[in-house]
Amino acid sequence: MTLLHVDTVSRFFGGLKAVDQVSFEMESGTIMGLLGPNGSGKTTLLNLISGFLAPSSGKIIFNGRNLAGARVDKIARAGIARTFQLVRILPSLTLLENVMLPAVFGHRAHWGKEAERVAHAALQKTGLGDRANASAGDLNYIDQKRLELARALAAEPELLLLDEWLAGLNPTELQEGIRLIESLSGSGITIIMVEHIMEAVRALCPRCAVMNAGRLIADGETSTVLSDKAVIAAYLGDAEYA
Ligand SMILES: Nc1ncnc2c1ncn2[C@@H]1O[C@H](COP(=O)(O)OP(=O)(O)OP(=O)(O)O)[C@@H](O)[C@H]1O
Repeated sequence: MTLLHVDTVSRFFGGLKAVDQVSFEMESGTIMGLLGPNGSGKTTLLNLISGFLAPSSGKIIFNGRNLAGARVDKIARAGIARTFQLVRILPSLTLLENVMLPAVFGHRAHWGKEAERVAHAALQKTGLGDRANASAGDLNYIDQKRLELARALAAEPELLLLDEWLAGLNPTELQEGIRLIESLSGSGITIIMVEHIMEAVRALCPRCAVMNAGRLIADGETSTVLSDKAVIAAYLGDAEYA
C-alpha cells in the first residue's frame, strides 16, 4: 500500500529553489535513504513532510489525505514523527516527561496510564528504560540522541523521518544505532533517513534517493544509485553531471 506520495512538491525561499518539483512514493513498511550534498534540500523536504514548513506548491499525500501545508500538530496526529539534526529535548524535564508529551500529542493521543506505558516503551526501545526519572539536562550526546528518537517513537508514527540521527556517534555507538533503526524498520514503521554515513545507508536502505540543488536526481536501488554518474558528480561538485 502506498503510504506517502510526495507529488511535485516545491519550496522557494525568495529566489532560491530549496526543493524543486520533487516527487516520489513510499510503500508502507519500507525504508529509504535520502542523500545529497550540503544545502541540497534534504532537511527542507523533511520540514515540508512534517509540517514545519509549507510547500510553495505540490501535494503531500499521506494515507490518502493531502497534508501539504497542514499544521505540525495535525501532521503528528496523522502519524508522522521526526528527529532533528540538532536535538530538541527539554533539558529541565525528566526523560519520562520528555517522552510523555509526544505520547499525548502524537498519533494515538494517549492519556494517563496509557500515555505513561507508551512513553516507557519508547524509552525502553532506545536503551533509556532504566533512566526514566533522570533529568534530560544530564544526558551525554549519544543519550540525548536516543531521547530525541524516543520522543519521535512515543508519538507512535507510521512514518518516521530521521535527520542525520546517526551523525556524531562513535563506531560502537554507530553499530548500536544501525541495529536500533534496523529493529524499528523490522517492526513495520516506514522510515526516511537523511544520512551522510554511507556504511549506514548501505546497511539499512535497500532504496535511496539523492537530491542536488533542490531536485531529486536519482531514486532507486541503493548500490545502483550510489554508482550513478550524476550522483557521484553531485557529491564531487562536478557541474557537468550534476
Ligand atoms: N528557512 C530558510 N530560509 C532561507 N533559506 C533556507 C531556509 N532553510 C533552508 N534554506 C536554504 O535552502 C537550501 C537547502 O537547505 P537544506 O537545509 O534543506 O539542505 P540540506 O540538504 O538539508 O543540507 P545539510 O546536509 O547541510 O543539512 C540551502 O541553500 C539553505 O540555505
